[in-house]
Amino acid sequence: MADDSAPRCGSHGGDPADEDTALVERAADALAGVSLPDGLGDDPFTAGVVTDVRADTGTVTIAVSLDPAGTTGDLDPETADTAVERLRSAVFEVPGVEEVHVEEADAGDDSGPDGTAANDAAAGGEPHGHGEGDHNVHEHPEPAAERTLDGVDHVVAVASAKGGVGKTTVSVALARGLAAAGLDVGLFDADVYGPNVPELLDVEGPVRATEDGAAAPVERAGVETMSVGLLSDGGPLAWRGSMAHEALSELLFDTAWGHTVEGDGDGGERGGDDAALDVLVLDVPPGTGDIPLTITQSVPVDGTVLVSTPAATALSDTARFRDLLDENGVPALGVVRNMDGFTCPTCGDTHDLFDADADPGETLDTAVLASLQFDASLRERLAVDADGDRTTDATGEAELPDAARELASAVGDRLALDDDAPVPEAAVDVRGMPERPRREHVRAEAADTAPGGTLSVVDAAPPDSLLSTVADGFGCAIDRLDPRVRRHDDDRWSLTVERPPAGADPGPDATTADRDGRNSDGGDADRPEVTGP
Ligand SMILES: Nc1ncnc2c1ncn2[C@@H]1O[C@H](COP(=O)(O)OP(=O)(O)OP(=O)(O)O)[C@@H](O)[C@H]1O
Repeated sequence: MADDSAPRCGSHGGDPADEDTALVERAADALAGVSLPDGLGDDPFTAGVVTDVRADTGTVTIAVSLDPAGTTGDLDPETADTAVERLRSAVFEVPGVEEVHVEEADAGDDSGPDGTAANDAAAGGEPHGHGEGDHNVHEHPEPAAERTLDGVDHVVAVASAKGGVGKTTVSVALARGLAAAGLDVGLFDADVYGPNVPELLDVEGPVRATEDGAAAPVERAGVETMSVGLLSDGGPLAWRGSMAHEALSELLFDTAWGHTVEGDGDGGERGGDDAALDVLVLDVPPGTGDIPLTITQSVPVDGTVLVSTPAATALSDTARFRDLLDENGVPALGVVRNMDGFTCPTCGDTHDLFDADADPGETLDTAVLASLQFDASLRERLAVDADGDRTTDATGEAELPDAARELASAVGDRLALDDDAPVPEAAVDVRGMPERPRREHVRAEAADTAPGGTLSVVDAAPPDSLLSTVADGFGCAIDRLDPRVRRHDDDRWSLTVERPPAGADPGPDATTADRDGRNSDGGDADRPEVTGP
């Protein structure tokens, strides 16, 4: 527990209401129990990491100093993010807390109970609101939410709550899969902690300039690439907070997408299309901290592809991250299940590497876009070798893993890249219907669909959760279905499913779909079909 003499709780802006005071006390108790990463001390209060806690009608603000001993320069950014995330998560768990803000303790503020932190929303009586870049505020400027990326049609962020789960692998797989489908694709490696894209795509610094002085991306395997790794000259990157954000923004917005410079300095320019890129994939730094959130907010992101292993802890972290993105107006397109089993080359059996019962789609309440097994050759198959583009030439095309194409297809469908795709004929339109009648209608339509026939449903939002209702109406297990989800425009999404033929095995637990649209068999619920965009 915290030392009672420590500067643990402060009120701000006059006498707080009784419930605010009680909330501050509960939040402080939760914070006192947080175990900080090594090097930051044992107790957040006695270590001086938490300098102030305030509450305002359900919103708790924590003032944090990651330089309590004047040694921040030595603190690596991932540790800083981990510390902030632990503090924030602890407060989130406190009953009555609806929102948590983390702000940097003012350097000049030694923060006693009366400490006043910079950036204090309450000072103006104007608490930070959702979607304004405030959720995890520590040391970064206001996100430039209105900036657009010239010549870029769609932006997809690939993000993960934890490092090392395969985010870069998935970013490259997605970019390459989209390029293989004939789209103009860019890949921006914003992973300040581990910018590995250059290595995978055989891109080297320094960043070259176009005639206009903008940063020129390098094209590899049909993917235009730019990476913070190209700025580091091979040295470690230790950016954090505003420095990282500003440098990343500058590089991202100053990149001349569509104007590539080859390795030998010759320039090239994509012609023809109005837009230089159909899709820009952003490889976002891992974690739920400041940098990932700021990036996804300051760029007009169409949606996020979350990457998670099927481990239960990774899933719960990812679910929290998903909620955070949601609260900040960044929609999740779905999740990629990485390291999802391992097929033994000797016996041919597939083994689970993590808890067998955990299902990312179900835990995260979002669609599973693709699954990648653990495959030691995956990196090599996604990589581009020094001689150029070995996987898109005539013989190498097949080397690109199917999962890369599948992922690209699922993402393409959800971005409505094929804007000519018609809404399926005779689709059941459930837009605007209340939840219960909507499900009952879909269940009845499914029950009326002849075996071997096709049911299509149109909804105003991603209709993944209706799949269990369809399965219920068909009288089969979800994993017997091969659905396709497609976005047609902002408020029209379709779900198309074929009813298994008569006599087909209905599958295990065919009747376990519940009324919330989840199935309880732990199988491939809500998993969309993955075909070419
Ligand atoms: N499905 C897979 N099968 C085998 N190895 C994989 C798979 N996915 C990722 N890896 C390997 O795991 C390591 C980490 O992957 P990757 O760099 O993509 O993760 P990351 O989440 O981007 O990591 P970081 O947090 O460092 O940015 C790499 O060596 C990669 O080749």
